[in-house]
Amino acid sequence: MIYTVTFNPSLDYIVSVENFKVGVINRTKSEQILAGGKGINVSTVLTNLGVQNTALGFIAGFTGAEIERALNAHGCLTDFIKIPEGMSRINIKLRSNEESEINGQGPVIGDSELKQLNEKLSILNEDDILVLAGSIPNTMPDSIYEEILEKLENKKMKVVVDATGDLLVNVLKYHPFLIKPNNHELGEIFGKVLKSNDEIIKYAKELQKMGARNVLISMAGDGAIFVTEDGKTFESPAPKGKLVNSVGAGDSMVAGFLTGYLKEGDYKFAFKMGISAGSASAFSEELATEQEVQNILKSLTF
Ligand SMILES: Nc1ncnc2c1ncn2[C@@H]1O[C@H](COP(=O)(O)OP(=O)(O)O)[C@@H](O)[C@H]1O
Ligand SMILES: O=P(O)(O)OC[C@H]1O[C@](O)(COP(=O)(O)O)[C@@H](O)[C@@H]1O
Repeated sequence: MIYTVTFNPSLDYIVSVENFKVGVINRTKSEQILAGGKGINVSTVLTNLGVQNTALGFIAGFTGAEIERALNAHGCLTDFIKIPEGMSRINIKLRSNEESEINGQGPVIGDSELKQLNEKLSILNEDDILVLAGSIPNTMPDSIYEEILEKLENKKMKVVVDATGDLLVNVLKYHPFLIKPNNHELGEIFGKVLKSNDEIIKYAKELQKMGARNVLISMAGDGAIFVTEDGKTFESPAPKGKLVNSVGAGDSMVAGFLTGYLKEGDYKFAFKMGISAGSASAFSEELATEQEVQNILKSLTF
């Protein structure tokens, strides 16, 4: 079973505004409210691709209740821990001439709620895959993913981490099966702006030296690079298509990769599925469906 953990789920309020202007009243052209947060998006796309999984994490208030309801209505299995105070965040995704985002902080997660998560995770074993994805509320230390993995160290399950900065760097010593920073996040870790594929590959390999097994670097409209644990490197431009909504493209890529890996046990196929799912989500209003992913997969020429 795949378990995703989202410390900070969200309702994503995705609004399109023509020629958005600061300091005046703008009116929306279209608007949507979708359950989001990185692990939750991974769960949604895994479900779309027919891969059974359970979404874990913390929810609070009426926004949290709506996140759970929407996921269950979509057919996702959930086992959230309810925080008695505060509310899950609403993240604003503004689509105009440029895409802008405002991501909230999220409710305070207490020690007893964290203990409940650790109890749920203690039943996982080597046949399971654990996906830790997204930011943590700013009331928590950057060592939290590391502390979770320390407790699970002897379980030998595959771990996927999609996080930024120290939250990611701190877990590398536990040898995550897959990490998926984007090119900007990779550069930020090393205090550099990475300008070429060669530079990106060089620093992806640095993360492997620090402990990561497989490193998938997403580059939005520029495609992706994948450096495998067995020393291979795959590079792919992004499939051609019209960008509709890139929210969740990175999470879709993780879900596509895992689906491909579970299906064929082959890294190249997993990479192709990752690219296809990422772009399928970028080319549609909501997250990728199986048919959309298959259509792009068929068009890939490598
Ligand atoms: N504009 C786009 N055109 C085509 N594919 C895209 C586009 N944006 C994202 N994708 C696909 O989704 C993947 C993940 O997107 P990216 O924006 O890099 O992730 P993140 O949201 O984690 O930063 C990319 O590697 C690519 O395959
Ligand atoms: O936890 P973070 O880093 O604040 O990100 C949360 C946001 O990221 C998303 O999961 C989308 O992520 P990606 O576009 O990187 O795939 C949104 O659904 C959510 O609002």
